[in-house]
Amino acid sequence: MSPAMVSFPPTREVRPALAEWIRQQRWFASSAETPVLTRIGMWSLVDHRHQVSLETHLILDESAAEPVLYQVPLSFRGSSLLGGDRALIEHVEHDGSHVWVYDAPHDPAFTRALLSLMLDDETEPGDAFDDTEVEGHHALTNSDVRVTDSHVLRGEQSNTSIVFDLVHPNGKPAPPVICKVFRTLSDGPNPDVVVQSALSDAGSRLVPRSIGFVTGAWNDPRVSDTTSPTGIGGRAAGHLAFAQEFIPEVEDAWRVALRCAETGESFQPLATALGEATAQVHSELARLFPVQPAGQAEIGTILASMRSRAAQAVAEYPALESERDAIERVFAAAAEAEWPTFQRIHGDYHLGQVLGVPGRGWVLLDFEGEPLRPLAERSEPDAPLRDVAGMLRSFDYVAGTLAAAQGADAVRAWAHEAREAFIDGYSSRSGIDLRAQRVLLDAFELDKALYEVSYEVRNRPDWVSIPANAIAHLAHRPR
Ligand SMILES: Nc1ncnc2c1ncn2[C@@H]1O[C@H](COP(=O)(O)OP(=O)(O)O)[C@@H](O)[C@H]1O
Ligand SMILES: O=P(O)(O)O[C@H]1O[C@H](CO)[C@@H](O[C@H]2O[C@H](CO)[C@@H](O)[C@H](O)[C@H]2O)[C@H](O)[C@H]1O
Repeated sequence: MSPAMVSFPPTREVRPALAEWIRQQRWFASSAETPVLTRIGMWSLVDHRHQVSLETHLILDESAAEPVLYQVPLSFRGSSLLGGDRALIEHVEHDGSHVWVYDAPHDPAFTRALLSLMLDDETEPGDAFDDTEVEGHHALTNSDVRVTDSHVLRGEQSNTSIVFDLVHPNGKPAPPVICKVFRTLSDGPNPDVVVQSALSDAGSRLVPRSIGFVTGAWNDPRVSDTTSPTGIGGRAAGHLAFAQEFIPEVEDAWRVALRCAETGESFQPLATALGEATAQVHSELARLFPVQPAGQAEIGTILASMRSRAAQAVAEYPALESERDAIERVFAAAAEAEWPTFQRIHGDYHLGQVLGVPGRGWVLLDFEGEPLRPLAERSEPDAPLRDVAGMLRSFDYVAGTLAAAQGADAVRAWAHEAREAFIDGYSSRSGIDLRAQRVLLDAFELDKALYEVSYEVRNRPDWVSIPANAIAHLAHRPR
């Protein structure tokens, strides 16, 4: 280690300043006043200028019933990072030297090393302390580029995304790249990487091109270990980061839809095209991944999950108690319906997950699935109606957001028009008559609205009335 390299000794404890910082982050899921944090793993990157220690800590929070593992990239510097004040987590004197600790996605030493790990297919073996291994992989793209700048994307996100400006070796600008660092880790492949990369590698223009990804393996107390006497503390493996083509200066469909609803511009043709793009992606996914008939066991699993989400939503938002029976009637009707074939889907589909790209059309993002759903469940074949329902809920969110300013009737009419156009577009491209699947679609819409109640209670309590009003409507809709 050169004299300029600083860090702290590897311990299980999480320093108080870091714990407090973690508690304040958007991606930190627990609402507990005091997180219960333990460091269970750590992987390093090499700063080629040998000045910065780059450590990504794997930190388990046990403050909620289900422990959550967070990925926390940190950079340790012996002098302050120019322009890095807002990313500073801690500045202390340690063993006679000063240490500045930063949220590493804001530190160019980290971002460059992270991209190199992927583009150069590097491997970092696990160390003796906690044996976390990490490996970079590049996708089917030309990787001969150099980073000129990077910045963290701002906004309400579950993960942390870094945008890279790049040049070719001859100095000419190369297309920019966005790398998402997953903030929560679970054992198993992340559908965001697997599904989007499969579509991209098959040549689809309906998703951004995949550039590369990072995989890792770590010891995880949440994973069972059949060889250990206690049965806990097995080995976990999964995706840690995902890099893809960055499509700059475009709006997502949420912004486009909001603007149309506010100004009275028609969203109808765009909603039709969105329905068509959705059907196209579903058809490509059915070709690329296994499909399975909806058997009684699979249907039972989905209905059980819907009922458990309803119970969760009522527990978190007791005003829903009076709707319990009506909600159950919708699920009971779905149990009797005919279910279409299961396949891989988007999983958390809404207007914010789609970019409007001039000359290319709608481009779908973020195939990670719902962040509140266990990872293993998100990789199972599922009903494409779940995505259709997600998008229909999103039109209702546009209406709900604007109701106070525009009047409830006007925005309801806007959402109805968008909904019909989306269904028409989807049905015409897929050949599936969605209107004939009304009973099932109602159940998936209701299920999504119940998920949204939990999501809003935890993240945006001021918005909870949007899904709560929808539940009251969907549960009593004549059918
Ligand atoms: N390939 C991309 N090109 C342009 N913008 C992107 C791209 N990927 C993500 N974004 C932007 O980043 C936001 C968050 O990305 P997303 O994949 O939804 O992350 P998260 O999992 O953190 O929610 C998107 O809403 C979009 O605005
Ligand atoms: O984009 P994420 O994967 O983080 O998804 C989560 O956050 C979304 C909000 O940002 C949330 O979406 C809900 O709010 C949207 C408006 O902000 C609306 O368009 C969606 O229809 C609604 O579900 C999503 O549910 C959550 O998983």
